[in-house]
Amino acid sequence: MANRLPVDLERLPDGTTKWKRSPGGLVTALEPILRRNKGAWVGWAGVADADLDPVVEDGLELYPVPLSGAEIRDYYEGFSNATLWPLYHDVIVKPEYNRDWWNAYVEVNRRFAEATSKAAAHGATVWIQDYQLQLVPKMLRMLRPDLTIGFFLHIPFPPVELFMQMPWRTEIVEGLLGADLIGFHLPGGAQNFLFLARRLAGQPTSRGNVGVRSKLGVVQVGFRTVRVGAFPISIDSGELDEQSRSKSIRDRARQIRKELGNPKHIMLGVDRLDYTKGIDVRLAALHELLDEHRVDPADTVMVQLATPSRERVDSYVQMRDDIERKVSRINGEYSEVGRPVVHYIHRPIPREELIAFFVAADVMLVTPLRDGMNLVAKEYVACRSDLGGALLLSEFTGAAAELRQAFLCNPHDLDGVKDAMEQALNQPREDGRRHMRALRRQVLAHDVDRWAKAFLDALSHSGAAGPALIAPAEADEADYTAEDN
Ligand SMILES: Nc1ncnc2c1ncn2[C@@H]1O[C@H](COP(=O)(O)OP(=O)(O)O)[C@@H](O)[C@H]1O
Ligand SMILES: O=P(O)(O)OC[C@H]1O[C@H](O[C@H]2O[C@H](CO)[C@@H](O)[C@H](O)[C@H]2O)[C@H](O)[C@@H](O)[C@@H]1O
Repeated sequence: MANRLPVDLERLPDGTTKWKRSPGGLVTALEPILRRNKGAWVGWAGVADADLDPVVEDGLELYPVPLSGAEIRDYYEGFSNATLWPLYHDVIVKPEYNRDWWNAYVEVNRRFAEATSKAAAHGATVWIQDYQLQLVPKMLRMLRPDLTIGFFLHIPFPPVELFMQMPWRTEIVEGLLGADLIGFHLPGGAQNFLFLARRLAGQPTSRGNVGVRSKLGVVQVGFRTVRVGAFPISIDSGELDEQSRSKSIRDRARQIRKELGNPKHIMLGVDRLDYTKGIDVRLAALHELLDEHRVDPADTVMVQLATPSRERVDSYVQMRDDIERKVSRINGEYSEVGRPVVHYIHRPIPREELIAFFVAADVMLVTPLRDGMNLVAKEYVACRSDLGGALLLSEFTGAAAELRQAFLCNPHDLDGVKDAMEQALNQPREDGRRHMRALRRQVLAHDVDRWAKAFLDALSHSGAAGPALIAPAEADEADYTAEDN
C-alpha cells in the first residue's frame, strides 16, 4: 500500500484515459517487487475524483483509492508535502502546521485502511509504504487484527528535536506502532524513532504489560512486540546492468554525446524537481568554476533532466523559478549560439533514454541537501559496466553510507562541492575504473530483491522471539555499511 499506484491515470483531451508510470524512487523500487511476488497494490491514481474499480493493468493488480480535489490539496500537497516532507528533510524549508490539513490526513489514512481491509485476504501480509500513510498501521490493526503489518519509511526519520515540533507527534508515533515491523533506510532513523516511541507513546507501568518500553530494535506495546530496523532500499540492478549493455542503448549514448557537440566532459543531473535535491547547489558550483576558469565552457556541458513534481506547492514553485534563473544566467554568460553550457529538460524522460544518458555521462551529479536514499546514484553505477564515469555524491543521502568510493561532498560547503566536481571531471582513468568497480560490487550485490526479502523475512519472523535488527555496535553509529545489515 502506497500513496500512489505505480501508474498514474492520465485524462486525455479527447476524453479517453491512459495509465503512465508514476514519478519517484518508491515506484522504481517496488514495481518489480510487486510484479515478481504477485501482490496487489492499493494506492491513489494521481488525479482527482477517479472512483475506479480494482483493475489489472500491465499484469499488476491495482486497487485505486479515490481522492477529491480538496483532499489532494490538504492531505497530499498540504500535510504530506508542506508539513511532513520539509520536517523530515531537516526543515530545509519551514514546515507549515495546519489543523485542516491534519484532519484531511487522518481522514485519508482511514480511507486507505478501509480499502486495504476490504482487499486483503484472511491472514494476509500488508506492507504500508511511506510518510503519507503513517496512521494506517494502527487503523488497519483495529479493523483487521488477523493481518501481519509492515511499514517502511522511504524518507529520513528526523532527529528528536525536529520531530518534537509536530503538534500531532504522539498520534503519528502511535499510528506507526500499529505495525509488527517498522523499517527505515538507516540505523540513525531507527534510533530516532525508538527514542521517540519511548518518550511519546506511553510509560511502562509496574505490571509492565501496558504502555510502551523500547530497547535495541524492539518496542513493547502492551502485549505486542513491534520490531524496528534498518533496511537500505535499492534498485533492480541486474536488470539495469543488462539493459545498459544492449547495442541500442550504447548507440543512443554515442548519439547523445554527438548531439551535445562531442564535448570532453558531460555532467548529468537526474532528479524530481525538489528543493531537497540540491540542483541549485550543483548549478552554483558549476557557475563559480566557470568564473574561476577551472572549467572550460568550450569543452564541458551539463545536462539536467528534471521531472516536474508537486507543482502547486509554494516552495516548489519558488524553487523552480530559482533553478531556471540560475540555468539562464550560466547560459547567458557562457554559451555560444548552438552550444549551451547547461541543457535543462523539465519533463520525465522515457526509461531507455534515461539509461542512455547514464551511459553517456562522464560525471553524475547527485547533490541533495538531504535524501532518504537516492536511487539515481545507484542507477548510474548499475549502468556503468564499462567502468567509465564518476559519481559526485552528497554525504546527506542514504546512498552515501554504501557508496563510499564516490566523490563525496558536503552540499552546504560550496568550495568543497567545487573541489569534488573538479576532481571528478579530471580523475585519472585507472583510478576511475577502480572506484567504479568497487561501487558496482556494492550495487549489484545489494539489489531491491535482497532489500524486499530482508524486510519480508524479518516481518514474517516478527513477534517477541524475532531477531535483533539493530545490533548494539551499530546503534550509536551515524554511518552504515550494507555489509553490516
Ligand atoms: N527526469 C526524469 N525522467 C525520468 N525518470 C526520472 C527523472 N528524474 C528522476 N527519475 C527517476 O525517478 C527515480 C527517483 O528516485 P530517487 O532518486 O530515489 O528520488 P525520489 O524518489 O525522491 O524522486 C529514479 O528511478 C529516477 O531514474
Ligand atoms: O509521489 P510524489 O509526491 O510525486 O513523490 C515521488 C516519491 O518521492 C519520494 O521518494 C523517496 O523514495 C525513494 C525510494 O525509497 C528514496 O530513494 C528517496 O530518497 C525518497 O525521496 C517519496 O518518499 C515517495 O513516497 C514518492 O512517491
